[in-house]
Amino acid sequence: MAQSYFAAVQKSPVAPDPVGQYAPHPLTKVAKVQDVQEAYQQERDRLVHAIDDTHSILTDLQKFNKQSWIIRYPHLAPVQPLVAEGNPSGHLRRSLSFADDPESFTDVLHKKTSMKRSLTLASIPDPADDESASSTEVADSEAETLIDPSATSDFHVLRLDLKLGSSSSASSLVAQLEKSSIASLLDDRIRSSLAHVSKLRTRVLDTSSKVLVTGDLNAGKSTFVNALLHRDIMPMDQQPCTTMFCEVHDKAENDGEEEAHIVKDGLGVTYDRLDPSTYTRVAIDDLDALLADQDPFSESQQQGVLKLYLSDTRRTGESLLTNGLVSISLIDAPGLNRDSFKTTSLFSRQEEIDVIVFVVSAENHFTLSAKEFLWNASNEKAYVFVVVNRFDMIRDKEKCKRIVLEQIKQFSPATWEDRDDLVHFVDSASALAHGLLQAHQRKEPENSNPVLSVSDQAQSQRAFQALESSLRTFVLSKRFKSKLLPARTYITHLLSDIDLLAQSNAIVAQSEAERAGEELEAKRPVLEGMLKGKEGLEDGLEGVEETAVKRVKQDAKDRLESALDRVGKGEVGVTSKDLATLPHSVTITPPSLPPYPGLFGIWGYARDVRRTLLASIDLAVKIAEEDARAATVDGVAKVNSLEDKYLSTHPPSAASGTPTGVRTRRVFMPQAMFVPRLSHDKGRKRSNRQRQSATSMVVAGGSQGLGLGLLTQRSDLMEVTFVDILDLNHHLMMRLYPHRGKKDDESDDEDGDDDASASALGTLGLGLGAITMVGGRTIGARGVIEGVMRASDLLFGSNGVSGRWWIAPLVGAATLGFTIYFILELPREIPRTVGRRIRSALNHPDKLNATATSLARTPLTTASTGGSTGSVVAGAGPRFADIHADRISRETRKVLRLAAWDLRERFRAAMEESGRDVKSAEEAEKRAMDAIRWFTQAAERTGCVRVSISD
Ligand SMILES: Nc1nc2c(ncn2[C@@H]2O[C@H](COP(=O)(O)OP(=O)(O)OP(=O)(O)O)[C@@H](O)[C@H]2O)c(=O)[nH]1
Repeated sequence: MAQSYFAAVQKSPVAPDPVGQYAPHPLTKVAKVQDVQEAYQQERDRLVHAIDDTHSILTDLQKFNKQSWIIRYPHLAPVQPLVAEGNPSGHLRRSLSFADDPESFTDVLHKKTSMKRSLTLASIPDPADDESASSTEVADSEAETLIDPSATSDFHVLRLDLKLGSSSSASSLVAQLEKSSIASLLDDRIRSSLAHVSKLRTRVLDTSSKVLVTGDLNAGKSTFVNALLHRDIMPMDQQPCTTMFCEVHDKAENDGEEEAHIVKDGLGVTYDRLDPSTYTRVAIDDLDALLADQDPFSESQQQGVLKLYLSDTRRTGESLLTNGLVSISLIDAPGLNRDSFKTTSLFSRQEEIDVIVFVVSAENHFTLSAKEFLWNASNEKAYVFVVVNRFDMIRDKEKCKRIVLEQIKQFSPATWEDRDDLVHFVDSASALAHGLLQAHQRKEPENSNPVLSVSDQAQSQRAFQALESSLRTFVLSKRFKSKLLPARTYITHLLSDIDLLAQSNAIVAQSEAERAGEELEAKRPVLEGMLKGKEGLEDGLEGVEETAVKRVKQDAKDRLESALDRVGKGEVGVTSKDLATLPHSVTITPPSLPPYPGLFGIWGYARDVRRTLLASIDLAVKIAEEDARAATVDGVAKVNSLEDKYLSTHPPSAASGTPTGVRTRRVFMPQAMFVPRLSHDKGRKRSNRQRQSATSMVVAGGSQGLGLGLLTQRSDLMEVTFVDILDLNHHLMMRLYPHRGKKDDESDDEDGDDDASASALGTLGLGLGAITMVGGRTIGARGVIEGVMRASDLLFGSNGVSGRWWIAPLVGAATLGFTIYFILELPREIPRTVGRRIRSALNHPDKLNATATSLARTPLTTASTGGSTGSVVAGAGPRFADIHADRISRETRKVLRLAAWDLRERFRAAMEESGRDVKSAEEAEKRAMDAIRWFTQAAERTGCVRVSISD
């Protein structure tokens, strides 16, 4: 609005001048000045608000870029001409890519107006085809031609010189730039832009305006300046007198003091009002004298600049120097003919000069140097304010006016276009005279114009007032053009850039939100499934362990008990059926009892039988271990199947959702089971070798590896005694108490803890005297005799002498009978006896107690050292089968527990990872949603600001 107003101000038709020599009625002009001032003020305030808002949006953008979202730098590829054709809505299909990923393109519809930019994905229906959408766009239908198909970048201010997509080498260079480095480049750009926005604000709010008054020598410049000031301050003379550049400022700029400062310029000193060493201070009253002393033709004095700080006698609203909106500094320059070079250079050097007022004498028109100056000035600044002075001296005013305007038309057409406002025919002397007090007029009566009548004077005054108004308007208009307009253009461009960043990043955020949403859709069920499956997995793992351990324990117990039963009956502990359960890789000959060597080899026979039976038990232990191994393999397979169920393929529909990065499962080596372990530090170093040797032994079927050495290597069990050959106690028991024979199998307590059996042993022991020596070995005859004696005491009492007479024949007969039986039954009886004794030894809780402890600790290695039966610990202990069943099942439990722990750990890690995945996807989604909101708001904010400063 303001801009158009300013344009209107400059172009407005002027009311016809009834006299034909002066500008329109000053009241019209005054009213116009007020309007212009108001409009200027409005425009300035609007712009300041827009600058503040833009600064705030840009600061937010910078913060958002740093803290929340790495802003991507977009590139819109040039429009494809064919697509762009026939698109009345102004939407153009363009290809959007980003600096950090120049190879990926997205088709977007782009529309840009001065107030708004819209960027939508091309996949979204084209607003041009959508009735409602096109109707909402009508407001912005002034589709701007800013979308230049040939433009290489849509950025104006925040442009990064990345040479996007311009050449293959440049794009490959850009491809190496990471998102973050581009964001940091953008951050630098934003920072410098923020600094510039702040500078713009200061510039827009800056009220100072410099008006350079120049013109031909003696044209009346000083008189004109004095007339503007309503003060007789500049020296005026018919001869050239102005030798210095006199800058007139309001005294407010000098702390309210009226003063003159002669600047020591040209000596490498820059004027600083606060530094008195840069100027010479002169009192205003002494100014006349000082200037009078100046030699107008002295070169050195022409170098000077005089700064005048004056008070304007008029009210603030009327003052030219300060009126609240602008504070004007008037610069009275020496005449052109004198120093045209310096004036020109001052004009071109001093950017801060907003307006040039060129004073020309109506009597002389334009001199050559004046034309030259105006030509240059109008080229650079377009408009020059021309004051045709001394108009009162012209008789044929119309003619003069025509000639002057004709000249202006030639060297400054722009000025001629706005001649009503920019070219003024005045009489400065009379204006000054009118402005000065009556006393001043009396003091200098020669300055009053004798030719003018009272009405002429009034007209002259009005013309000068009109000039003043025009000058003020012109100053504002120039300020608008020099300060407000560039600031507005910059802000508009900046907002457009922010808009582009916001809209393109909103598109990125949208696609990231969708991606995060898809990821969540895939990953949430994985996590939920795992959370739900956790208990199932726990139960499953416990079930697998318990079932397997229970089964292994029971199987081992059954197998070993049945082996012991067979051994107890004098048979080998394992059958060929049992051996069939061994893996194919293990080939073992089924053990068989040695052949009977005859009566004289019975001792060796008993030893061989004992070894064979013990070895068969060891083999049974090995088979039990093999069973357990197979059951453990089965258990581990079940654990693995639980993994498949709860971890690897869950949920089946989202196989890709299986968490990655979870460590791989441990490999179970069944052959490592039941291998003796060494102590920790040694074991670690040697475990591989140990395992290998154990494995090779198993494969070779060696007795060591198969565990056959366990019992057979125990010296206590391998020791053959006479009882192995003739177990009198057992036989007597069987005959005296046949019912105990069966019970014996169950209780294994035949070693005589019964009074009756002890008595029988004592009785039968009497016949053993003759066979105390068999195979050259003492078999404890002394112990037997002592037993017999004790037994007889028990049977008959120590005093029962009367009953002893019949003992001798009875014992003789019994001994004979037993001897015959002994010889005939030995081949069958020895295995039974030995087996029975072995079973008894292994199952006797008291005797095995010590062994049990050692077995439990190191099942295979204790064999060589062997627990002595002498170290019997009192109290009941577990049986052989129980000990091994415990040991074997414990090994199974260990393996399964480890496998379960391993699975649990992996499940936990997978769940944690899945949780992390879900969390990060949730965060990504939230971040993207926040970004969408933020960018949408930012685009709305920029839209509002752009509307606020648009025409
Ligand atoms: N009649 C008439 N005389 C004027 C007018 N303006 C200035 N004069 C006289 O013209 C003479 C020169 O005026 P100055 O103001 O000194 O001119 P100048 O352009 O400042 O002179 P230099 O700075 O020396 O170039 C003075 O005697 C003024 O009184 C005017 O409008 N009408």
